[in-house]
Amino acid sequence: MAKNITGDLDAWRDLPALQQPEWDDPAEVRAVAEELAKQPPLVFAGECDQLRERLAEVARGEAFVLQGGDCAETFEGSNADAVKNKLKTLLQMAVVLTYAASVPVVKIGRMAGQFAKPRSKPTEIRGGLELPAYRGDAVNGFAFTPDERRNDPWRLLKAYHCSAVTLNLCRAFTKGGYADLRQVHAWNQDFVAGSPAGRRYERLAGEIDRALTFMHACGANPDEFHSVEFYSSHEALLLEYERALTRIDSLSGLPYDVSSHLVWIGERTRQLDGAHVEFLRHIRNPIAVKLGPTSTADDALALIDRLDPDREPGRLTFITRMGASKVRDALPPLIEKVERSGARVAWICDPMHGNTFEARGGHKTRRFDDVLDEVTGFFEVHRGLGTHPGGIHIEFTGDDVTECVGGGHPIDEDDLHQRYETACDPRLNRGQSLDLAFMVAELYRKTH
Ligand SMILES: O=C[C@H](O)[C@H](O)COP(=O)(O)O
Ligand SMILES: C=C(OP(=O)(O)O)C(=O)O
Repeated sequence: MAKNITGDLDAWRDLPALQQPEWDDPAEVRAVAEELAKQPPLVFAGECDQLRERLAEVARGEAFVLQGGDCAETFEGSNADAVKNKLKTLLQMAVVLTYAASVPVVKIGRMAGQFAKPRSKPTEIRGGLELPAYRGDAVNGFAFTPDERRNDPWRLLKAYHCSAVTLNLCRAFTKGGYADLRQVHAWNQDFVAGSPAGRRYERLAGEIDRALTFMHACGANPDEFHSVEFYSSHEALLLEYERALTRIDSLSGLPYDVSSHLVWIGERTRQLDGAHVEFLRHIRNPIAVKLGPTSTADDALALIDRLDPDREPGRLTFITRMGASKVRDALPPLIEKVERSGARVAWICDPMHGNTFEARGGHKTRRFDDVLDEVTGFFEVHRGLGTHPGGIHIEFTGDDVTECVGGGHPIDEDDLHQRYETACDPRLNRGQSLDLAFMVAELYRKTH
């Protein structure tokens, strides 16, 4: 096993690396990397191995992934309330999926490391002033001033510390009793009255309560519901950062990127001969690659050869983001050819990134109906081919923002300005996320 994990962890340095920030002073970047290399790991090899096993269950059709969080985490957002709200929403969605679809759910936050963004354009122009694009808090600031938009490598260190804070909160919430299944009502308390999704959730929570009481009466140990497994993930975009946080595990002697349990390669950086694929092929973490509508089946097969030469279930996940109008045509040839090759990847649907458009008022947004349509198409394609729809990857927040239009408590294009708080792409708010979870659970039930 793991014959891919050999070779030079620095070979990527000789290859084209897209979407890397231009830093003013290479010596300063080296100093930051040295500092990062001295920091303790954020995650442990054994945890990454455990996630790989869970993803192998997904690849075998035995479990479902729920992966989500902010488009771009911010340093300011690394606080207890914001993290708790996100986690609470993720837990509620997971409960809906587990109970209503009767499937084990692998919970992966797009959290504790998602501080860097690839951008379509290197600069942004406002009122005649041109400044570097915002590339995530790990690189520069969001405010549109020359000072804030300057790329500052010391932000990488701050990204590490904010990841540590966030992950610490996630570990405390998921292991310390807050995620106890007997708290299903408590997660919903501030939400139940004002929202249709909250009321629907409350009914389901009542059923879970009765089921738990029944199981308790039958002699089941209630402590089994005390904590949940939670994993972190982010796009491995900034290679200096990921390299500095890659360590050799003392037990296996293999390199693990200890910045997150799972890291993924984005749609813009998945070139076969590029630096990102080269770097990630040498780490032992479970990894994922985003595949957009221009991906061919041969691209997918070549990525499998490069990143998962052992064909090890759980090693490689494809996150497809085709767009609602394309998914039904673009996805089948990929899945067919990959399945025919004998590879066992997990397939996850990202219904966000192929469905972005600019609203009347200039806000970047997504329609809830398009998001749902892409997920529906993803399930239809898998049902048609007899393969497993392995999960969803979404951008959401636990707050009641107005960034995506539609949903059960509808938001109109003219409402977007009310609470448009994202640092990059529009996220589903809490009600829209729960609505989606109920609908995905229904789709799952129909497929199985
Ligand atoms: O997820 C993020 C965005 O899709 C990506 O960063 C590109 O955004 P942009 O087109 O606004 O640059
Ligand atoms: C940029 C992203 O997506 P993609 O690589 O699919 O465009 C993202 O998930 O943040």
